Amino acid sequence: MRAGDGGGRHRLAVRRLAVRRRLAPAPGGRRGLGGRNRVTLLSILKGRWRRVALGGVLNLGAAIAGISAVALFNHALAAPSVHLWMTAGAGLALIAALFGLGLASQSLIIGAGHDIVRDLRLNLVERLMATDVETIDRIGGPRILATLTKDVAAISQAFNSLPFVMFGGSVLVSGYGYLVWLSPVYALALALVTGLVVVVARALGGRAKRHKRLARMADDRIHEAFDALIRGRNELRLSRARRLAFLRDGLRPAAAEARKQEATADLFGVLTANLVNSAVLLTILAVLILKQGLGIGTVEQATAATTMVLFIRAPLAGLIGSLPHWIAGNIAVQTVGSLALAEAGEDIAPPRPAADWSRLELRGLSYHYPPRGEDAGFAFGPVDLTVERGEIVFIIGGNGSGKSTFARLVAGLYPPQAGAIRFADRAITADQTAWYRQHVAVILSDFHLFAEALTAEGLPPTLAVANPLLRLLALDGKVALREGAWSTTALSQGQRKRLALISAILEDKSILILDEWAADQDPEFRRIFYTEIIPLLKKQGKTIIAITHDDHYFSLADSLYKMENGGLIACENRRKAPKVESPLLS
Ligand SMILES: Nc1ncnc2c1ncn2[C@@H]1O[C@H](COP(=O)(O)OP(=O)(O)OP(=O)(O)O)[C@@H](O)[C@H]1O
Repeated sequence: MRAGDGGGRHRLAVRRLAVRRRLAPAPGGRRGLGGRNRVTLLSILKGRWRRVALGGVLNLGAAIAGISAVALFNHALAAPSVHLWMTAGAGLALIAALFGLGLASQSLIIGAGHDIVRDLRLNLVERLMATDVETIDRIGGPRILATLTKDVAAISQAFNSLPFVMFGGSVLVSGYGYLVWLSPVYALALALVTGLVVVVARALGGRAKRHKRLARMADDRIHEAFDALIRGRNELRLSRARRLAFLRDGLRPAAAEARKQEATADLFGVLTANLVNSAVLLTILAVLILKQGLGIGTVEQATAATTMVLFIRAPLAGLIGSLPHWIAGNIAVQTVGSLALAEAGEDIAPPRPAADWSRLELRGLSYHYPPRGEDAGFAFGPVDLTVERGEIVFIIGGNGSGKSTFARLVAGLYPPQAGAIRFADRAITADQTAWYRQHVAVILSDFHLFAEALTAEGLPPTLAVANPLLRLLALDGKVALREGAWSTTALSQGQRKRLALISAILEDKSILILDEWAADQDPEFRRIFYTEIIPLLKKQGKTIIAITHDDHYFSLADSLYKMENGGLIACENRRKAPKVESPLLS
């Protein structure tokens, strides 16, 4: 029965929710990304610092070999008395070192990058599986899919560009070293031009980042449209007006926005790349002015500096060309962080103890959906309910009265914002929910049918167990168990629900929650369900909480409750139970 002052407790629940929101960590705070514990591509790299550091050292070796080769050739050209064959031998050795060390370092760094992306993919999936259903529902499928595809691809691309970034950096550093040795004044000229390029590139990079972020937001809208495209395929096929509206109001504006923002961001990237090309020539011009105008340095030094700057150009362009990938990768990392998923590694199932419980109690259970615009959000509860072990409870109620919300709360899928579940004489606190869920099977209206059949132990069931269930649910001849998986899940909605019920029974949990399970069954099978299957499950000791509209069978329930505007009211079950005479029960 609904507890006393529902309005007062409800207000309390809403206040608690508001406080919880204020205290909630900023996106990415405790759970990883953004905020103070900002995770960037570089901080991810730190996790593999040994390999990356070794790659960096080899890279620097390759760069030094390259610069040394250029210096050697410069020197040989300026001093014809040098022994040609010795110079050629040393030059070949340096080229071989450039090639070998470059290859070794790049394969190390590329390997580390791919490992990171593989781990990131698995980690994301593990985190999604560890995250509350409530959070997943709030984020929504399209945003999650966008992260699993777009963000992971962006991070992957950023790490793929890492060898270019590192080689560019190494060549730049060793090039400076050579120029400082050759002529500190020329090195200063290069440093000034590089400094200018860095300042301008940073400013352009900041602008590019802003536009990349806006483009990423448009990507979420595009994925929402993709989701509607697949889910609404029937409606779209049947209505030209809907197709036109879908393109006009949904996909086209989002695609146009993404195109605009991406193009602007890329423009800044191209600007930066061109700036580098011009800066290289600018440095050579500076060397020319220093030599011819101010008489600083010799012709050999000026020529060597020019050759060096030209040698640096290509790796530097590679480095600058990687900047857009690096920016997009960092935005992707931050987007993943903003989802505030739970940390992975908490999915260690506590062993399911012997099911020695006698009572399931709900005490003041309350939940409030977040307000959206004008809608204050639906308030469920506070609800009190006691269910004895083996009891059959029917819940009735109008559309939108809160029945499915009730099912999600009792199943432990949504955390109550006030009140608690008591089960097996203990209050189910947040850290006990995983244990509690091991006792509950639920079939909701948006259930998913996995092809793999699993028993309570997580093993494939034997045919001796599966076949009688297929017969009981009248699926024999339609579905078979083959190598631990159902031969097909391409079934009618009613048949899919029957197979989902078999899967739930195989899990052998003591509480079974069914959300309008019988609604898709034909009248004959509905009769079988209420008069044979439910009594059979009760005989096996299952507790059944069924949401139903089948008033013809209400009398089969041990207790009947009505959900009304988020509250639960006990109903008198006056009807005489139809006699159950099932051969299954004998
Ligand atoms: N994901 C959600 N976000 C916000 N509000 C929601 C969400 N799901 C349901 N609601 C709100 O909660 C109310 C109760 O929904 P619920 O699905 O529990 O009703 P129900 O009794 O199962 O309805 P039906 O018989 O139509 O399935 C609805 O009126 C709806 O406004």
